[in-house]
Amino acid sequence: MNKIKVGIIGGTGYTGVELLRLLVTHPSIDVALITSRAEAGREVVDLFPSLRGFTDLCFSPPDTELLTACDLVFSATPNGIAMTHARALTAAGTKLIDLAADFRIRDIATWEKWYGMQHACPELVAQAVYGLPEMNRQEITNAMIVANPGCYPTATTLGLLPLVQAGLIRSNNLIVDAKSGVTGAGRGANVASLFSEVADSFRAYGVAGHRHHPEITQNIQSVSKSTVDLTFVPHLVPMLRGIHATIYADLIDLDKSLEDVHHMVSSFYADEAFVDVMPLGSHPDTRSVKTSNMCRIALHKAGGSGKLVILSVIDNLTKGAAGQAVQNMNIMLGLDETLGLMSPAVMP
Ligand SMILES: NC(=O)C1=CN([C@@H]2O[C@H](COP(=O)(O)OP(=O)(O)OC[C@H]3O[C@@H](n4cnc5c(N)ncnc54)[C@H](OP(=O)(O)O)[C@@H]3O)[C@@H](O)[C@H]2O)C=CC1
Ligand SMILES: CC(=O)N[C@@H](CCC(=O)OP(=O)(O)O)C(=O)O
Repeated sequence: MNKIKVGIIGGTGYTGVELLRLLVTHPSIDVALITSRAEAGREVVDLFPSLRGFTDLCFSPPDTELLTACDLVFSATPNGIAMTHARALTAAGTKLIDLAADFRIRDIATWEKWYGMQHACPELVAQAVYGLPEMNRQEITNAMIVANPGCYPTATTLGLLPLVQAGLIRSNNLIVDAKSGVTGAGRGANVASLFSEVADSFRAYGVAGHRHHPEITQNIQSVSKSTVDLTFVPHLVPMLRGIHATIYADLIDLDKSLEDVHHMVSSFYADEAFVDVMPLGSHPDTRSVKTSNMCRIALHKAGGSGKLVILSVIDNLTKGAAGQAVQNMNIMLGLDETLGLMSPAVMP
């Protein structure tokens, strides 16, 4: 069988190497190209010995000619890079999955305000599909450009989606208290990510405004009948991988039992391979999803009140980035959606 040729722009970053880890054992994929400007010419296994025996690729520069020779390209680069390749790729018939945010926000002015730059191809934003399969599976099937969701928006949206869509909770007073491991900040050198800055302590950041706020709001608004008002506070915690979102929401019907809510959410996700609604009383650990593409969700009522508390955990590099990108790739290529993604979390 002819394998599908894929390329990765940004192969030295954490999401780039996570993509490669997942793709080197994927039965239908040949990773034909992996780019780095800083490491061009160097063997991938020289930088990442964990992949010895799985690849003989060297890093290449991100040349348009090399990229357009692929069937599909992942862009695992900082914001503002995928949009500079998008026209050439789509014109050549090459599909694009952007792990950054260039195609996530429908409103160009909102995107430009939060990302602090002018959009290079606003006309392609309208064609791009937001790549949360549990929300947009059908549209992803035919997409040329998929905007892979942010890590916090993935955990939060999966926690809220069935409840908002079914009209069980109020959309105008949602509170998302979320924690991320340090790999969420990328592999680039940065004082705030140093071991001695992060270990044995944790703190909130971006309280006044974080660029994932408009993304989460856009997602929830798309399934809500009323106006969404959401408070989102991210925190950096001293672990490598993982996102834990604790979401507080007001039940519309105060008499609705937790058992009924749990039954509804479990039924909504019953056919989803990568969402696990845990039994009542559960408190999911981030380690229960480490290196896996799973999102684990638990539902609680706080102290018997009308406040529903939703706990949602993912691995930021897998379901929060590279794993979800592979899931989207499988859907776009008409493959089994779970191919290459079915290994369980690493314990401990
Ligand atoms: N880390 C995470 O948990 C998540 C990350 N994301 C998003 O995914 C993207 C990648 O993240 P991450 O892997 O953490 O990032 P890193 O900072 O770890 O890596 C960035 C990669 O992009 C390459 N790169 C940088 N500038 C350019 C450029 N102008 N042209 C081509 N390549 C470039 C770098 O290589 P070189 O400079 O050598 O070319 C490097 O390989 C980001 O947009 C991030 O926001 C999304 C969800 C979760
Ligand atoms: C811990 C940490 O710093 N996390 C990053 C978010 C993760 C990310 O890479 O952002 P995108 O999902 O938008 O691509 C941050 O808060 O900026």
